[in-house]
Amino acid sequence: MPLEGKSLGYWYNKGAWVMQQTTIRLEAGEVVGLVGPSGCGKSTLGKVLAGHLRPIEGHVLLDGSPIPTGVRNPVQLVLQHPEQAVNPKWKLRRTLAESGPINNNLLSELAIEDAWLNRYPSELSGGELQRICVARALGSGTRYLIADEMTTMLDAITQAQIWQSVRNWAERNQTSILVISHEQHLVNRLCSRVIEWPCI
Ligand SMILES: Nc1ncnc2c1ncn2[C@@H]1O[C@H](COP(=O)(O)OP(=O)(O)OP(=O)(O)O)[C@@H](O)[C@H]1O
Repeated sequence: MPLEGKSLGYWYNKGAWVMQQTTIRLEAGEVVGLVGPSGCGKSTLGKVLAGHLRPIEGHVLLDGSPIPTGVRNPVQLVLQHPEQAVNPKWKLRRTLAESGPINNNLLSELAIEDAWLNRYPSELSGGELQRICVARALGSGTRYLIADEMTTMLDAITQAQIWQSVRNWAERNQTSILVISHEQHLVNRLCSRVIEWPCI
């Protein structure tokens, strides 16, 4: 079930093209790195692939077909700042339930404590909150995880723990990962293939 971006083009507010004629293909189960200079469109590509932005040109295809709408997107995006990705007024059980029934195996893999789910986002640490966001992204039906600087704001130990859990889960569930990161050593360690993103 490959994920393909075909001849993608995107600009913001009818400004200069951030990307044009961009093609990318990720295979099922692959862990691929995406590295390149700052401000050149890596996050934009991640958002287009995950359906957060609609491409101005081109298509995103999953297994040769447009990404299904009206159901949970099999392509999920996790960004750098978890506090911006959750509703501050919801307890985390509700946030997690956005991706379907709570999967205790997944919570256990990510070392998420049940008590955290009864708290509000402001009552967790950044690392704890990011684990919740990762668990939500890896919920039922996810085939591709776009991890955009997903652990950049965390200390090295937490970063390593989260990536170990995510790799384990992804391997067991045939989930592919696109790792967007400035941290070359992280990308080299995690990924079987690395795409060098050019500036246009
Ligand atoms: N919401 C937005 N509105 C207008 N321009 C934007 C918006 N988001 C990003 N841009 C611009 O699009 C270009 C690409 O940004 P993007 O965040 O995709 O790059 P990036 O390669 O991920 O950068 P970094 O490595 O610094 O995170 C930049 O010039 C940025 O200023």
